[in-house]
Amino acid sequence: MGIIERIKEIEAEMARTQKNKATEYHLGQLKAKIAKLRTQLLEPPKGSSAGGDGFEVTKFGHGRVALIGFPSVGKSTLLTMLTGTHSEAASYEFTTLTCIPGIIHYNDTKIQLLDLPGIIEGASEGKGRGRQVIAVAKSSDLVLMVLDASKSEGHRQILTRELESVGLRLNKRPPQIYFKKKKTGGISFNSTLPLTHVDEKLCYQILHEYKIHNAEVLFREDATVDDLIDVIEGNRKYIKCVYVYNKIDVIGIDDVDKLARRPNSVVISCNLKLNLDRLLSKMWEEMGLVRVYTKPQGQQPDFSDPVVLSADRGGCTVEDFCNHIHRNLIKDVKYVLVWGTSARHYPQHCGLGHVLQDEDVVQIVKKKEKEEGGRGRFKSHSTAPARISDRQKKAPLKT
Ligand SMILES: Nc1nc2c(ncn2[C@@H]2O[C@H](COP(=O)(O)OP(=O)(O)OP(=O)(O)O)[C@@H](O)[C@H]2O)c(=O)[nH]1
Ligand SMILES: [K+]
Ligand SMILES: [Mg+2]
Repeated sequence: MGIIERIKEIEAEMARTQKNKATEYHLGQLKAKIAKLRTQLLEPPKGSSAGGDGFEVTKFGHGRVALIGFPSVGKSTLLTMLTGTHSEAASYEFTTLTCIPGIIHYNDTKIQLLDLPGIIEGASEGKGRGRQVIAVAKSSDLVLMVLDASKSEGHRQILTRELESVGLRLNKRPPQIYFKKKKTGGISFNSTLPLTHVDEKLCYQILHEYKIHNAEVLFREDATVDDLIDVIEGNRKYIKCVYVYNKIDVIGIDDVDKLARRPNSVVISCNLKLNLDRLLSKMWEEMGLVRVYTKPQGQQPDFSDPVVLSADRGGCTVEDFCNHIHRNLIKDVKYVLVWGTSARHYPQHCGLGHVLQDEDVVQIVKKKEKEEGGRGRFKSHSTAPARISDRQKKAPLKT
């Protein structure tokens, strides 16, 4: 029997089993069995070279965004509108057969946008090009789930399920469960709060299913069995997702209003060029990019050429900033001067651990160099506005 058939069989057994206290342990075990099989499903078949006929596209720019959706929802039309790169669009399904990259220029940053073939229910099990598409989604920093506003709301759930079954978690943070395998000592199970979904026995059973007999488990939130399995599997990918309802030109205003109020959702029309600005600003917000401008001593910063950092990827500390400029820079840095929202006064003397924020300005003071402006001299500037706005960018910064 193939892996997919075995998953189907266990799913059928779960559907047959009544949910109550007595069956709770058994159901938990079945969930773990399915999770293990799904992980097997993701491993490339023996003998095949990793990747192979995937849609590998070289990463480019400061972040990667993938367009995921059913066929003919308007993904290619959207790519063409936002990036200027032409991607064939047509009224028939599966017009796009591969991965087509474009670049969005926004806020002085470059964001790679990927158009992909449409996926269908069963994609995670290999239907259509689902597996390759999902692999690209996993390599992205943000997923734009493109939906046809005139079609069933069920599409959003089906797609979410497809992505979940291959280990993608949309708009979720990792469960607050500490888990560490040990060599000896048995299983230690603890929690910092009362648990309502998982008890010690259930946890033991799940670990047993994974043949783990020595481990430390600490629940820091009232997590579920699924959360515990995610932590044990350890290969989940937590990605932000914006739901993009396209084609609002063909539905009534009341329906548009309802969709627009859904969480993490943006309504657009490619045909009428409606709300594309809002989509871009939402995308930017969700990516959490942090632009930092370098200010050479005695000169104005170049506001058109930021160093771009990210809290989720690589971090936003002064150290991350320095490493971004040059990997050997860090050993020469004495401290830095910071202007912007992360600074308490202007400029603030900061160490390597200081966390920078979007649009901060940084001047690096090296160990041998002598800075122009001393700490005391700038205390009087503490009333300066908390953000380097466009207006301020035009005004000179001292030091
Ligand atoms: N009414 C309306 N039609 C649109 C809109 N955007 C795209 N379309 C149409 O929807 C159809 C499908 O568009 P595509 O861009 O090819 O869709 P896709 O999601 O890339 O499709 P596949 O590559 O086949 O998965 C085309 O006929 C487009 O003209 C829109 O905002 N409103
Ligand atoms: K199409
Ligand atoms: Mg397309």
